Amino acid sequence: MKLMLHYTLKNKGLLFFNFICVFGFIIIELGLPTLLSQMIDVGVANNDDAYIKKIGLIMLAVVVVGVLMNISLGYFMSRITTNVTASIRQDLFEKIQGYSHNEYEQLGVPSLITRVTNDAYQIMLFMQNLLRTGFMTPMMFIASLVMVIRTSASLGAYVLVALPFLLIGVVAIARFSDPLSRKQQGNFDRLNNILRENLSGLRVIRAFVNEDFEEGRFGKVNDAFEKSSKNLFRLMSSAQPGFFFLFNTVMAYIIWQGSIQIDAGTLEVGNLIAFIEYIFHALFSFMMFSTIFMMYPRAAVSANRIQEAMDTEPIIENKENGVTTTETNGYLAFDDVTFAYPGHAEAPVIRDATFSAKPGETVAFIGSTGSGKSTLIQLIPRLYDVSEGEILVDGVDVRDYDIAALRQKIGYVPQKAVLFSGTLRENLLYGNKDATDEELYEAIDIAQASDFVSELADGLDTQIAEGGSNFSGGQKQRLAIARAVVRRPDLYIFDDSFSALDFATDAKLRERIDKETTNATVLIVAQRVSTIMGADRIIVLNEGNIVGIGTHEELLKSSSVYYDIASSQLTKEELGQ
Ligand SMILES: Nc1ncnc2c1ncn2[C@@H]1O[C@H](COP(=O)(O)OP(=O)(O)OP(=O)(O)O)[C@@H](O)[C@H]1O
Repeated sequence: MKLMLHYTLKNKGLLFFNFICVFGFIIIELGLPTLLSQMIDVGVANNDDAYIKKIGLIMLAVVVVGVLMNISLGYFMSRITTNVTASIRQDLFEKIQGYSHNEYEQLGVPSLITRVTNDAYQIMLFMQNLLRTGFMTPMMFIASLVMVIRTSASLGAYVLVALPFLLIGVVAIARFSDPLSRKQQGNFDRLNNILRENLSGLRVIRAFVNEDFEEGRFGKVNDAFEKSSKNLFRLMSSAQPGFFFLFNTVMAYIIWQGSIQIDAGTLEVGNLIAFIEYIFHALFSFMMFSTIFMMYPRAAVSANRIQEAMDTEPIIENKENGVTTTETNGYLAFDDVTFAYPGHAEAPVIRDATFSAKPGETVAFIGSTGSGKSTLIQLIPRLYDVSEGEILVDGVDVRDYDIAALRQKIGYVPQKAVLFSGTLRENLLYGNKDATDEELYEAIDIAQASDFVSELADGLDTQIAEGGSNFSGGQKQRLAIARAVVRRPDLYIFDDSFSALDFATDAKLRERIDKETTNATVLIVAQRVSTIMGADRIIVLNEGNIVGIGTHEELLKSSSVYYDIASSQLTKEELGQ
């Protein structure tokens, strides 16, 4: 509720007009029966045609104003609800942008998607109901009740008898629907998770003919979602007939009692008609107000989930007034760095890593899978923070930098090349938004991507499909490398970025990068010894420990781990034996 209130109060002007429309609408709705009763008890009873005509015209004007009020109410209400949900979505999106990897893993990507989309939508539905029904019904109820008592206190007493039953029903439904709503949203998250995994892994699923298994997996979660939704809807829909039964019973009883009073001459016909209208408004308002309570638990669950995501603080914090400029560019030093993933403090993935690199140098990392290579280089742009020790970039601890300034120094090409939907130009400009087309083409050339880019009919304006699916794995890798080159960073980080390239392209690419990066530091993670043989320094990792540092030739002699890797990939001549 705090969340909804916070965002709703940002629309104070619209709220005021919303309130005015509600108020006007109530006066009109309750004014009409009063006019009708006047028409019958004065005009019809005295056969006064002129009076009947006059009241009729007034009623017509009141109806027109009522329609206008209703239309305006719809307008203000939808403006507020769309403003509120758009702001929630935008703020949540911005918050998520600031998350470090840890928070994405903690909350889960599918759950975050559901929070930004479906949870925000649930809030919109609730707000629509709240701003119309929630504002209108309490006022309408009280005003109708006053009119009821004023018109006939004895008949009004029957309404008061029915109210506690209605109240008990509303409270019971609110209580039962809360856990059901929670369950439904949780199942919706799981459904999203499976769907996302399935769609992104469609090729693998087909290649392994695993469609049936996937359908079963999806079916199970879908059934659970269906069951929880069914229970919730069943509860909601069973409430309505119950309310209507009570409603109609009270009405029938009042008409019966009213008829007796008319017969006895203690009540006029017009008054009974107006009375029935007031009762209708009072009970109907109460019933409609109960929908707020029914919808609230669902919206509250969604609001809590959004609030939780808003309150989640990234473990990587940007230092206030962090360093933005340095005297040198491209110097890197790891000083006794130990790192364990959050929540796994007992099992460090990197232990006591110490090494350095300077501009003009290429430093490579090799080791078996899972030895910690990707983890180690992710510590440099602060995707994670070290557990112990420090990482210095140009003599400054990475934690003392303004994060944007630190990352601006780095051209990071991740293991899995990521392209975004949009044009090729837009993708490359991620590296440097001010780069000219000439600079983009030069980066493409360095990344050995000219051959296929030159064949694209639309050149830099070529549309890239979602996830870059209209490019091959090797083409995507080269475009991701071109994007890093566009930045002309001080520090290049290639995380196994050449793995999808053939040997010849790999060699040409490294040769060009060597030439173009004489003033920059290049870090290369690779599985292929041939990719890193020429590096100035190779760092060998084994289960998170640095077990060898040296050139290819030195390591062949000094590191058995390196020798084993090299001898499994190179011929005897290449090994110099
Ligand atoms: N987000 C994470 N949370 C917990 N543990 C992780 C996480 N990411 C990686 N690990 C663990 O850290 C260790 C090192 O993984 P890392 O990806 O750094 O290895 P790598 O040497 O780059 O492997 P590869 O060559 O296969 O890419 C592995 O044991 C892995 O299971």
